Amino acid sequence: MRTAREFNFDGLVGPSHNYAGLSFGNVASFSNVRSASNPRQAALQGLAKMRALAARGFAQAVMPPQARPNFRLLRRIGFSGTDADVLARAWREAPVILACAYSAAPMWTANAATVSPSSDTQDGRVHFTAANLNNKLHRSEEHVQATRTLRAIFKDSNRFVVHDALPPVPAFGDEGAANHTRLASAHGAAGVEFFVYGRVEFDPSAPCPKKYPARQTLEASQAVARLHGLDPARTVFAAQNPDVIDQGVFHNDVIAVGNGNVLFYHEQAFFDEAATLGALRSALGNADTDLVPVRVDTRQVPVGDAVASYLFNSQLLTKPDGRMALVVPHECRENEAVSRYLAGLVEGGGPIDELIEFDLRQSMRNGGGPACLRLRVALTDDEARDMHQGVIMTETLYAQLVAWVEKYYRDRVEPKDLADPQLAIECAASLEELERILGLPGLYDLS
Ligand SMILES: NCCC[C@H](NC(=O)CCC(=O)O)C(=O)O
Repeated sequence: MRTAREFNFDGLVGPSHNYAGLSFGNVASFSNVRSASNPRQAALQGLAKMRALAARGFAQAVMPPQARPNFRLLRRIGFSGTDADVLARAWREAPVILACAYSAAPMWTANAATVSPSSDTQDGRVHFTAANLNNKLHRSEEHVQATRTLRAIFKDSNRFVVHDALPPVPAFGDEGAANHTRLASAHGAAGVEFFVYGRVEFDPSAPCPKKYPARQTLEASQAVARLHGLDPARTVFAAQNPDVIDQGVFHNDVIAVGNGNVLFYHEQAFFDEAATLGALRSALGNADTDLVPVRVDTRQVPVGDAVASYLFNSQLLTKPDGRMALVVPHECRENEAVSRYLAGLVEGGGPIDELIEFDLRQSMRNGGGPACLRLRVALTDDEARDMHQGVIMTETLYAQLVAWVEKYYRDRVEPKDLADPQLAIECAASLEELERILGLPGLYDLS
């Protein structure tokens, strides 16, 4: 077995972060619609998490934001003239679409792509498939820049391959790593890739939610597994419980998280818990390890509390001593049932013996917790050396990015501010400088 480390690529929150209520099925997004956001604070909260985890010795990198507003989208649907004309008319005639074009949702990099480390793939390269995110207009074009960004960071084609997003149709709804977990004895060992889907396009009898959309299909998960050359003996597909989707669990990472051979999950997470665990156990047998389930039952934490606190949208990180830390948002402490549960968890003698807590309120108010904000990429030392180094979080980069945020970001954005052409100018100027800071000239198509 080769040694590998898990890099967490956190999304740097972009300067247009706002609350537009664009995600039907995501309770937080809907409840905070049209409230004022603070992009500066949002970005600083995310950077503080990256810095703290890097300082603890975890491998940490940053994924740059995307260019906003998305003029390509606005022009394609008939808004024309100068940029200012486009914005003014979109604001008058289609303010919600303007908000889509301004969305800073690429901050949630768990949705940027699905990643398979080289120890799982047939050709021994690290595979990425950008997620098409086609369930929501405001996210449906993220894959264009996500592909470009991943190809800029993971350029060496002997080691890395970045696949284009799947066809952007409902049959292939793909939400990336938010519905994908990898279980293995160690980051560098052959592992089990675990895909959780919300619906099956071509099987009307398969479970599916009634109220809210299921964003991920089985067909999409299978396509990604094929593209990545995964071993079927170490790949598991499981249906999410449609009832929890209807309670606001729009991605599986709102109700389960895995790391190493530990699966931390709510008893209601899966359509068939016993069958899912059975499939994982036998696949893990093919990867020479045992499953360690950490199961939370409804009496301890009702699904509503899990959704409100984002208990499972936590990062589960292996520490140098082999024990695990759970990275949770402040909301977990504020929720009585969850904080009681967590106190027992770390005292309980199980694999998780530490909590690391962050204030991520700006992102949380749009339904994005610690796990949504990061894309996991397990890399061998050679692979880590061959990726672009300018995105690795260091004290120096942290200081540069904080200064950059303070220079360009507003501390308040309300819906009406999206009509201000100056905001678009500020966003573009900030990205020009960011390309220089990260050493990625040409990262954006700013023409
Ligand atoms: N993984 C967390 C994703 C959260 C994201 N929220 C949003 O897009 C809300 C945007 C808004 O409502 O302004 C989503 O639902 O896909």
